[in-house]
Amino acid sequence: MQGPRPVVLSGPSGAGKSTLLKKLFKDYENIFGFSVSHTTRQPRPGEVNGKGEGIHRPPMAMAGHSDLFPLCSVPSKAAVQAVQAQNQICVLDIDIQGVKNIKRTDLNPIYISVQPPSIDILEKRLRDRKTETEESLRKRLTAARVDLELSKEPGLFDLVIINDDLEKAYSELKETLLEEIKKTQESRKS
Ligand SMILES: Nc1ncnc2c1ncn2[C@@H]1O[C@H](COP(=O)(O)OP(=O)(O)OP(=O)(O)O)[C@@H](O)[C@H]1O
Repeated sequence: MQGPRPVVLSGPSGAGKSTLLKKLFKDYENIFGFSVSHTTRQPRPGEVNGKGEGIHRPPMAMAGHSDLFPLCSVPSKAAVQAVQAQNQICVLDIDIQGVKNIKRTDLNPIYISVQPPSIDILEKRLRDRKTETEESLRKRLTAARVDLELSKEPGLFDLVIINDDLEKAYSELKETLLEEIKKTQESRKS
């Protein structure tokens, strides 16, 4: 396997994945890459436009909203490897079904689940984000309950981050990725 280990970031809509990634990308410019598969636009510089074969998630989950990831990234293995070949840590923002699909590959990512402190807090954050209708909110909360339940499976994730205090959650994320980040930085020097 060539290049840095990919990172899987999973968790209910509104748990704070985009918020955490935004901070990470700001602190470590150019270290991370995306593998975009289902796209309605041209890839941005640095993005790899994958074919989307092999690793899929159910259509409902694809309705995920995100400002940072307007398009879901459910890449093919080849697309992930293309990011690795650029010596970037490939970030996969996928739901739990996607996690299970990735587990069947030999991509060997670091699996991280981002979770809200409670469903009530999740609801408040989604309401405050002002991106949801009552119906989409209800769907997301139902999906979140299922997601949180399935996430309890032992060994599914290397790290579960409870995103209560954002700075604390971010430190946990950073700490877990630091070794891979350092390796990537070092390998670029040589
Ligand atoms: N620790 C936190 N404390 C308070 N608010 C937070 C925290 N983390 C994130 N938020 C807010 O919660 C909302 C949801 O976060 P975010 O959009 O990052 O979630 P997400 O997991 O990326 O969701 P989606 O999968 O729908 O894109 C945002 O408005 C964000 O500013």
